[in-house]
Amino acid sequence: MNIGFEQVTKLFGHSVAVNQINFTIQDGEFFTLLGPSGCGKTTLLRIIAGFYRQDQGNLYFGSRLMNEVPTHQRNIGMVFQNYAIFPHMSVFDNVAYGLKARKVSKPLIEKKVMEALEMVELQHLRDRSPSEMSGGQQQRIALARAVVIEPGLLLMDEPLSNLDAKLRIKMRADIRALQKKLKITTIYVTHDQEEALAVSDRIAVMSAGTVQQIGSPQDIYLYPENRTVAHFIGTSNFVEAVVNKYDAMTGLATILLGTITLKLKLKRNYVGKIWFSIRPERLMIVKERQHPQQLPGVVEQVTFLGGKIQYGIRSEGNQLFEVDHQLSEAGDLLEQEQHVYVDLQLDRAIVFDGLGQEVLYRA
Ligand SMILES: Nc1ncnc2c1ncn2[C@@H]1O[C@H](COP(=O)(O)OP(=O)(O)OP(=O)(O)O)[C@@H](O)[C@H]1O
Repeated sequence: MNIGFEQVTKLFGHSVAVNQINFTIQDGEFFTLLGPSGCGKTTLLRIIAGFYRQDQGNLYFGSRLMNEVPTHQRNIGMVFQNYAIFPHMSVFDNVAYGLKARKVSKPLIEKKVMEALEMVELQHLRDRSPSEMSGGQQQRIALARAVVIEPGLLLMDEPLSNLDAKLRIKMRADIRALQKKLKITTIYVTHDQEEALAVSDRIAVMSAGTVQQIGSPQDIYLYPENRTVAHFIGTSNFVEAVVNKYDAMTGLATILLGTITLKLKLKRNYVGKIWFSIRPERLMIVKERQHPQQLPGVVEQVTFLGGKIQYGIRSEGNQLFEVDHQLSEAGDLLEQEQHVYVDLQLDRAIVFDGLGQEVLYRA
């Protein structure tokens, strides 16, 4: 079932929580709303669930207009951050709850609940009390309870945020596998970009109540459409520079970056401030200067992160560059205070306009 938003706006008093949202989630898709705290993710999810009514615009499930349809008629399974399972009921009864409410026959309840518990690998704990179980297990109960009613849509709001890091990674893989198996349209809310990249078919990156970009994880990571997205997804170094001349014949811009001058072909005629966005794994550090476009700097931070080493390099122009080296390519470890050169590899960067709203160059 497709889920469609048409100019959806929700206000709380005078503040706009979500602003003129327009997009469609495809049938069977794992779709994630990603963005910083307060950007409107939960508000959008609550509008889909029917907990909030939007002030303007329309919500569709398939071709059906849902604006006036109450929550209990929307056929939605939900999993939230705080489990929301009933501590006084057994695991089985927790999962059976929605089926009992729908007056499903006893033998069918037994069959469906056991199938759902098998999916989350809890069948052997059916008679346990959830209060004796771990956070991960409790979240599995919540998941089984959400899917057992065979909902047309599954909504999840930060379902893993109460779990420890290792369990989060395992659970997110399990959730993804279950969703693929059931082919159920799923809308997932998180502020954790790595989690979003790992589980989603598509991601909507939100900021201040608006959708900044919608795309596959690869699209969002490799081709951010504006500075806000580039800033929020992964880590990027943003380096300020100025285009002081644009040659309309060749499309080549003359760019001043600190003490460096370089030429790049921009997408359009542009003069003024720009931003280079460069991923830490794209930067190189060299000990000897090989060409004039390598910025002198000093190693300010060295952080060992297992598979990679993260360096903070303070450049001559007093900018801090984050540079990642995989351990295999690291060669000699650099030391704090060491003098080095940062090779900006600018031809592999993205250039945004001064407002960060338009891509002027992309390799
Ligand atoms: N019930 C409410 N009353 C008033 N303002 C609200 C209410 N719920 C949300 N807001 C405001 O609307 C905006 C969007 O909030 P929302 O909870 O949707 O954001 P979010 O992206 O889900 O954030 P978080 O990750 O912190 O939950 C915020 O500015 C928030 O303060």
